[in-house]
Amino acid sequence: MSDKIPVTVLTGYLGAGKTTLLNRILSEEHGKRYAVIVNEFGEIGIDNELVVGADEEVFEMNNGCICCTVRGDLIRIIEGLMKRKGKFDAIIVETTGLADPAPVAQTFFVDEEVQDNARLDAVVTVADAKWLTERLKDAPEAKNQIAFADVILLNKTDLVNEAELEEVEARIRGLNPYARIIRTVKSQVPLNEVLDRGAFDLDRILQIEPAFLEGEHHHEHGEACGPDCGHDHHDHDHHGHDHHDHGHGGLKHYHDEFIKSVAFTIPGDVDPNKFMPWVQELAQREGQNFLRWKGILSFKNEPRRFVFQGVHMILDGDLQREWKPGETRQSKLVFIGKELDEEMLREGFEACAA
Ligand SMILES: Nc1nc2c(ncn2[C@@H]2O[C@H](COP(=O)(O)OP(=O)(O)OP(=O)(O)O)[C@@H](O)[C@H]2O)c(=O)[nH]1
Repeated sequence: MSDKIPVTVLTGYLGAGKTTLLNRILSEEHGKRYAVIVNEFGEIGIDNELVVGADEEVFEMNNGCICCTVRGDLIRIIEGLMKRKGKFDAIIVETTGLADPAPVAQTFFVDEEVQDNARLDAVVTVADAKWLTERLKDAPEAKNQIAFADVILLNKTDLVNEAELEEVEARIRGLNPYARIIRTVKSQVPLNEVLDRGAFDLDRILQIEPAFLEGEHHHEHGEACGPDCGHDHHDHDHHGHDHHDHGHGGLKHYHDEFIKSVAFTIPGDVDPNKFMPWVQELAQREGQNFLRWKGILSFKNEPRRFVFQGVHMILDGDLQREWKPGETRQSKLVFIGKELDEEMLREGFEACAA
């Protein structure tokens, strides 16, 4: 057991603060080496570029739905990592905000080679104190992420008052009385609270989901699967999901057919004097529909990359590292949400070109 590599599964709904936590883990002085596996929703990869200082150790699982690629990509990446044993001390898997953590956790119990070499240390869920209550009503993934957690960071406590915090905490407790809840701002937590916990409790999970160890993973949905998943793909331009449940023991796995992602790239610079007013106006007008929007932008005459972040109408952004020599300066923007008007967004973004 002791020489098995601990794996932390980091989950939480779109924009909750997973990458913020991951960056905290990777930048803190702890003398440990982590291998990071990220799973993205959307065709233009941005998430792995937002992870700091971990260039060679970030492995990307593309194409959305982790529950379909779980048998392929995740196992392949972990097996590859096992061949480099000794080079790192632990593995962190950051799932997309729309992933259900069950099949990810399952991988560590049903694949023999993975099971021999790695152990699931804990499922850590980051929850957005401001939006979680809403998402528990309309996003079943959010519910499963809470139900499966061993540790829950109740993040963004700066955006709500004490009464709201108690309300959201009570809702979390209603779904999961066992997890440790830690209130945080900017995912700031002592790392020993989230890493090397030995917290994953198989017995508890078997109570929620009796079929957990059976390895079968039947489900239906229309899109966002890995290349080898064999599902019907009817809408290749977007990553939307059908709203069906996956037969999977006690907990059901849903995907929301209305959520899709669109992404745009401008091959060059953007003018911040056009971009900033545009996103502010867009946030006011359409923010309700944008679960998550983010981008990496090349501003004219600016040597550093501007990283833009949005969760509904809350916007954030800062200049981060410099563009590297030889790196293509371009501007990318991704929207994940409902009722996205792709043409309007494309035209609006393209009008921001410098
Ligand atoms: N006000 C406030 N903002 C926060 C806090 N934590 C994170 N944020 C901001 O919320 C936005 C989303 O944070 P991320 O860490 O990228 O969230 P994520 O869960 O990785 O998002 P996805 O990968 O898109 O699902 C960023 O703009 C963060 O700066 C917090 O405690 N308070």
